Amino acid sequence: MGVHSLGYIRLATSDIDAWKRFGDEFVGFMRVDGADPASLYFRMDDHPARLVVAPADESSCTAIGFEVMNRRVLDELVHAITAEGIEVATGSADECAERRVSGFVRFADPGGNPIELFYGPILDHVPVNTPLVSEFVTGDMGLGHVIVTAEDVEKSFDFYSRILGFVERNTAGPTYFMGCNPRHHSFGIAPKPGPGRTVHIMVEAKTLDDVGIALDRAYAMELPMMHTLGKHTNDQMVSFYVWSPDNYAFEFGWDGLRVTDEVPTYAITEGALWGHRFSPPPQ
Ligand SMILES: Cc1ccc(O)c(O)c1CC[C@@H]1C(=O)CC[C@]2(C)C(=O)CC[C@@H]12
Ligand SMILES: [Fe+2]
Repeated sequence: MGVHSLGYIRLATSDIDAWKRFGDEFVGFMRVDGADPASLYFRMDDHPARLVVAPADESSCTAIGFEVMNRRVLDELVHAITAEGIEVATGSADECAERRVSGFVRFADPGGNPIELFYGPILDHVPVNTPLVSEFVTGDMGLGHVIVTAEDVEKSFDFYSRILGFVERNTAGPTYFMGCNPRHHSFGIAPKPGPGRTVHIMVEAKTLDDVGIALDRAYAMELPMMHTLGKHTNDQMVSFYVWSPDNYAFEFGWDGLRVTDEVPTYAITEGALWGHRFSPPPQ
């Protein structure tokens, strides 16, 4: 048994004020207090903060956290990852407390991306309150999706599919889109030279109006657009992407495909059915 869902993302940033504004006023997360008073903790649902942003000298993604079913599955995966020659470290009690999880481990994937596997999120029963967004679509499908880079995509894909249990949903040239639950893709790997890094993070809202109103907020805040409103060919999601403060793209979408019975993989030759016109990052 493999990964259940994308659980959380942890970022370090040299511009914590910009992330505060981005999370509060654009995305519409619910900001809550956490163990570190200097960090930003953003809730989307009853899980502990699904996005945590910590101040740092240099910006980076410090963890992509995948949830697994329970302690036993975590132990099995640690065994399998270690057998691949990858070093796995166990999170300390303090680190578990800060993440509000029952247990986690960390390692670098074959492309060099920082991955954590956790089980037992400690739920927050204070109802989530996101006045800017009717609801984020999470639950069994996790926080959304994340796309990372790897120098050797085939090697990373082999690791994610054979060891972590991801299912290949489709390819776009050399890029793999993979699922671990009904969400069409929770994870993707694109080839890029250099150490693995995060390319974009996607959150899904419940209604098309949520996307349209978020687009209005992006324009009002003069956020740099990466892809205009469009619809994907693979998961049929209607979305747009803005450049976040640290130039990860942030995709805000609606109505992504659910895969309830596995279907054969396929190759796409365009990313979008319509829209998604690209602009490079500012500077
Ligand atoms: C093509 C596509 C389908 C579904 C998605 O959710 C989705 O984000 C994409 C685009 C993925 C991705 C990107 O945004 C930046 C440029 C990328 C990394 C590529 O070079 C291939 C895939 C592209
Ligand atoms: Fe995406």
